[in-house]
Amino acid sequence: MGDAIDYVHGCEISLLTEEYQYKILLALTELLFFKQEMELSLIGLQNAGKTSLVNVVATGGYSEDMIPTVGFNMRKVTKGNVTIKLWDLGGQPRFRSMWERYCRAVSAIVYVVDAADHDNLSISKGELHDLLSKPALSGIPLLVLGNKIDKPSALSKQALTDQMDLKGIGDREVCCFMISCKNSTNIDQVIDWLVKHSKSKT
Ligand SMILES: Nc1nc2c(ncn2[C@@H]2O[C@H](COP(=O)(O)OP(=O)(O)OP(=O)(O)O)[C@@H](O)[C@H]2O)c(=O)[nH]1
Ligand SMILES: [Mg+2]
Repeated sequence: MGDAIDYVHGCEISLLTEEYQYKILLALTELLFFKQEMELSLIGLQNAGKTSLVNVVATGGYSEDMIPTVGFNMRKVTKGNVTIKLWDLGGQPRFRSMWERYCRAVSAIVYVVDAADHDNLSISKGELHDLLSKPALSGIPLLVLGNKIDKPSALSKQALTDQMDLKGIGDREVCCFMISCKNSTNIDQVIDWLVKHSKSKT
């Protein structure tokens, strides 16, 4: 009787051990080689193209017919081994006070500018520098995207860098790309940059 119980227990233990061994191996492999996670916030004035960028990165889809974001949207996108949690924030004045809160825990801040909207560039610059002055956000890498370069009136990268005073930002890594969500121009560069910065802040 005693032998039979030992046998059953022995059998259970060895089965569990194998299952756990497999699970532990899988978890370690994922930890070492796969499944990095990052969280980032998309900021910028209304109509800059933040939600369009999320759509292009997530599905490749683009539409002229966009509804302004009310508050924020959260989307998860997987690129290779990296899962990106995107906070897509509303850019209208009434939503700007919540930008800081959604930037605190992120690996990177992505600031989208309509490079063809000359009238609003100084407001965009003011909002960017105001956001970056918050002590809680110091050191978080910044990616500035000049969007809508399919429009003939879009600024060059140099002009955008100057007008947004990007050289004046000294307390963090700053990168700038010129993109078009409409034509999917330079979207691969954006994804590469994001994946390279996917190490969690915490
Ligand atoms: N020509 C052109 N239009 C674009 C491009 N990207 C976005 N748009 C248009 O710009 C408008 C606003 O795009 P959204 O993505 O809704 O802008 P948003 O920054 O999310 O705006 P809010 O949610 O109000 O903050 C839409 O009509 C888009 O079709 C682009 O690369 N080129
Ligand atoms: Mg939006």
